[in-house]
Amino acid sequence: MNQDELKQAVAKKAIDYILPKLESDSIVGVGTGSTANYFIDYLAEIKGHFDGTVASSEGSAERLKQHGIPVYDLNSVDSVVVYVDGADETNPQRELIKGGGAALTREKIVAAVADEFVCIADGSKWVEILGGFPLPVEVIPMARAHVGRELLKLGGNPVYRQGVVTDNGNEIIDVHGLAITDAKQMEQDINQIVGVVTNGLFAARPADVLLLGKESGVVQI
Ligand SMILES: O=C(CO)[C@H](O)[C@H](O)COP(=O)(O)O
Repeated sequence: MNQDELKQAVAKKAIDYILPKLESDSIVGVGTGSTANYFIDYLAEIKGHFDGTVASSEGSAERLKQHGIPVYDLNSVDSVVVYVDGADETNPQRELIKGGGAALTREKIVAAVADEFVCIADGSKWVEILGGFPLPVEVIPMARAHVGRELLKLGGNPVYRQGVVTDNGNEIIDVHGLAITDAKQMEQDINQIVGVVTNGLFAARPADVLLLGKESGVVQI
């Protein structure tokens, strides 16, 4: 199986995983990226089994609406039964790096609200130590240079993601060269920098379940 087929396999497995948890009034949280897009397409096939969704990006909201799946404002829902999203890296503790698609802040918000966070990832995302994938940090535009200097002090090499504006109107700095042995501490340290909206480490709130796509099949971790 190639990487794309592994993404499809984990997306399909996520449907099998969430289906027994859904009720007619359930709200499903939906992530962003190519793996999440496959999940959206499969979600369309079980449309009658839940009420609607909240989306972690304008792009995902658009795709959901194209399938005729209702998309609600997060402020208008009382609860989110499950959030399903991809990742750029995951370690064995299900701590993640996310934000390759620049949607990290909304992803973190929906994950925080959800009763359960199911991460779907192909095997290439599995690492022992996070940081091989540059860590995305969403910043308020006027603070970009300041945040960059502070990230240098933390040992990273910050690179401005040119031409990208997040759904929140902010910018992204990708931090290269971090070997993240204490993800919770690093997540906290970066979020303390004035001008940072949030960073792509999901360690304070890791995934509850990881569906990892391997050649031998999808494993649940
Ligand atoms: O965090 C994300 C978007 O901000 C995505 O989940 C992450 O980039 C993985 O993307 P893909 O499923 O395309 O490999």
